[in-house]
Amino acid sequence: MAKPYSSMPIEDCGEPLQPIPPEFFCLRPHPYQSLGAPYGAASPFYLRQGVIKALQLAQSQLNALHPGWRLGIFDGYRPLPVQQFMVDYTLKDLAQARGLILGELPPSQREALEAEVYTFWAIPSDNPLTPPPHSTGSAVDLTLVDAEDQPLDMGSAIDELSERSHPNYYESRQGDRTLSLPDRAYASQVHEHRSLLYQMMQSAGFQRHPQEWWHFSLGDQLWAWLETQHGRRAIARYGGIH
Ligand SMILES: C[C@@H](N)C(=O)N[C@H](C)C(=O)O
Ligand SMILES: [Zn+2]
Repeated sequence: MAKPYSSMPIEDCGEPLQPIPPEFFCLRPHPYQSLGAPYGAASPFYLRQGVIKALQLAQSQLNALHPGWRLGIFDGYRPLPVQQFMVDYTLKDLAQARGLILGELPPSQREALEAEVYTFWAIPSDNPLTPPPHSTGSAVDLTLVDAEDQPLDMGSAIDELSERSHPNYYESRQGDRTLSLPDRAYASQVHEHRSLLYQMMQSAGFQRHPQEWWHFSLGDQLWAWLETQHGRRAIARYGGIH
């Protein structure tokens, strides 16, 4: 179940984690903290220094196009025990939603559910060569908020385990003549919002997770792997932080 990016080399640059400054809109209450995830003294609203700098660039570009709009930060640094907690929680939640009891499933059915969870969540690996992206402090889950601090409609909730979360899900629906006109107009609007977020983040150096419209990273293994997919040489500069 290893991810393709986990073989990328890491040379940690040693940058510290820093609090995300108040110029960004942090979505509170934090959902994983509300579930009782084991943060200890850590905060989900911390990121590596260089990542915060890049977010500042993305937000200033957003502001030039849409005065008052901001990046809405959903999640940043995620300690390894929180990654494990959320994977376990999501697995249980998925089983429950399907009317299944996890402890009573045959191994093959449990493995199929786990595979679904790992499409969206990284493996909570304690191997320093394969840290989960958020445990490096260089991955961020985020959306856009308007001048009234209202999140824009992105067509699926952050962390929704469905095909709607795929970054390009609404792209093909815009021109799908089997859909009603209002459904096509909605698809266009949502795709525009996702594209705007992507453009702002990409121009500041981030890469987006191939399956999730909200997950971006800069300098972790997934980022380095995606850079190489675009023909650029890169090694990860952020490893796991405990
Ligand atoms: C599911 C989402 N919150 C997320 O962060 N997914 C990535 C891949 C992760 O777990 O690192
Ligand atoms: Zn994420």
